[in-house]
Amino acid sequence: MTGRLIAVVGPSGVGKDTVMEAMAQAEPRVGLVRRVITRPTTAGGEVFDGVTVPVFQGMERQGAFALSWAAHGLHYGIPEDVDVALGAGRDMLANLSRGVLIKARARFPGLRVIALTADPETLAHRLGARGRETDADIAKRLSRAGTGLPAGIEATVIDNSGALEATVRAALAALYPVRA
Ligand SMILES: Nc1ncnc2c1ncn2[C@@H]1O[C@H](COP(=O)(O)OP(=O)(O)O)[C@@H](O)[C@H]1O
Ligand SMILES: O=P(O)(O)OC[C@H]1O[C@H](OP(=O)(O)OP(=O)(O)O)[C@H](O)[C@@H]1O
Repeated sequence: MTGRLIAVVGPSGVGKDTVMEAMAQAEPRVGLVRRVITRPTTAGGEVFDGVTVPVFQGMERQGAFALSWAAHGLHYGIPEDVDVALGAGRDMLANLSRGVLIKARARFPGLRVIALTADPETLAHRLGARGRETDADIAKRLSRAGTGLPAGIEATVIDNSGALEATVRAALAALYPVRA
């Protein structure tokens, strides 16, 4: 059976990468999509391929991406070879922009969406503690936090203000319901 692309979305600092990583550790049916980002690889956080803007644009022209978008002054791409893992039956988790979900649904018809939320104080605290962005960048990221999901996109909404384990359990239960 073909695997599903599972988009994990939500405001910066909500815990997307942390939750995705923990889900993949807990559930062997789940793989992680490695994104291409125009960010130095020394920035830390998720495992991604860091490239320059000209390299990214060249890849885009050559059709290297199933999806690509820009946010936070960076370019992001989902490599088109995600189809190989999906074809092998793997469910693949990808950290996507909320703004790219309509395109994602067209490209990946079985798309599932997990939308993470957290209260504003928690977001601010987590972004500060992560230490990857400057204060100015954090302020900009927080200003996007209220962005909703595009109309017509169905999602499993999970509050990640509490324990990581609870979020992971809820997300996996939504993806892999246990049949009675
Ligand atoms: N449920 C949680 N409880 C406590 N800290 C969390 C939780 N989820 C994520 N974090 C922390 O919040 C910060 C931001 O998480 P991250 O995964 O980088 O978010 P995002 O990818 O959505 O920007 C990280 O320092 C991470 O360890
Ligand atoms: O349009 P939005 O839904 O607001 O999302 C904007 C961007 O934020 C996230 O990126 P990234 O993982 O680099 O940032 P984060 O780790 O701070 O969330 C997400 O993957 C998008 O690329």
